[in-house]
Amino acid sequence: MGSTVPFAKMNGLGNDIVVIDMRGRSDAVTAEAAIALAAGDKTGFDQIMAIHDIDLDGVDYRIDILNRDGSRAQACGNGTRCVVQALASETGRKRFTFKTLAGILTAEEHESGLISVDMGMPEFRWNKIPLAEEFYDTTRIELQIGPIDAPVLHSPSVASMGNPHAIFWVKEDVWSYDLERFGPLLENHPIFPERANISVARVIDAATLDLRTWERGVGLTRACGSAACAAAVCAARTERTGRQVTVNVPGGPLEIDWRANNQVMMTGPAEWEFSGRVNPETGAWQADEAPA
Ligand SMILES: N[C@@H](CCC[C@H](N)C(=O)O)C(=O)O
Repeated sequence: MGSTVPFAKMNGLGNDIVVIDMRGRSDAVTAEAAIALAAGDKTGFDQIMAIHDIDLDGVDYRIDILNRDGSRAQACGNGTRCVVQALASETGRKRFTFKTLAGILTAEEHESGLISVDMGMPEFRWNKIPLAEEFYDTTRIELQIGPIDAPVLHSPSVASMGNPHAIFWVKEDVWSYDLERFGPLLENHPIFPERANISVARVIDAATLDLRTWERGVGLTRACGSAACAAAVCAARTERTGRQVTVNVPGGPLEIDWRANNQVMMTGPAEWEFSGRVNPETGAWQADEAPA
């Protein structure tokens, strides 16, 4: 298998995560390794979270995030909780600070086992999301899918949580929309020069949203933490809800709190499945014990 490093297969509310320990190395997990691992039946994942050393005051580690298709992502809320749980069980520490492409994040494991991640501040300016055209009101942009006079999905709110999100507000059950069909079209729509994560969201009440997400570089997922944050801030910004909401994703509930200081806190679980060793260049891997 060549040179290998430890990995743990984990999940955050069913968002499949492979945490790879790249500490002590100067190379990176390759896109080829990500694509090979993603194809495995036991290691199929939504994101790889590769933990790297960093020489930056007050920051514990750098996290390199890769999607199933080998592309890099700026943020991954569910994956960050998995990294915290892995590091907390290794070190006994409860609080960590990470650098990602989205910026510096702090995260903490609570006594209950739940983990909170400070996902940073949302960005609503069109050129920062980014969009390809000027939209000064990003609470509702001109974008629709379906017949021109009877669109199935239209007028999404858009936001960045470090990564780009479009939230389509729907009236019916979120399961009644064919996200598998519309997701790829919207993810790759020219309005999103860096592609986008596409969600359908339904307001249940002032403190509850239902959400399904088609993730950029991945496809349909059981949970997307950054999408839950984006949906929560867009809902509060448009007065659909308050600033503290439970976001029900297919894998279960996430608690989102858009604090007065503009930071978005996300709280939820993380679960370990099995561990092993992986070659970060090729994706060849071996489990420590046969995975269930
Ligand atoms: N599952 C993630 C989001 C992962 C990144 C996304 N696919 C992107 O490319 O932006 C989460 O929990 O936030």
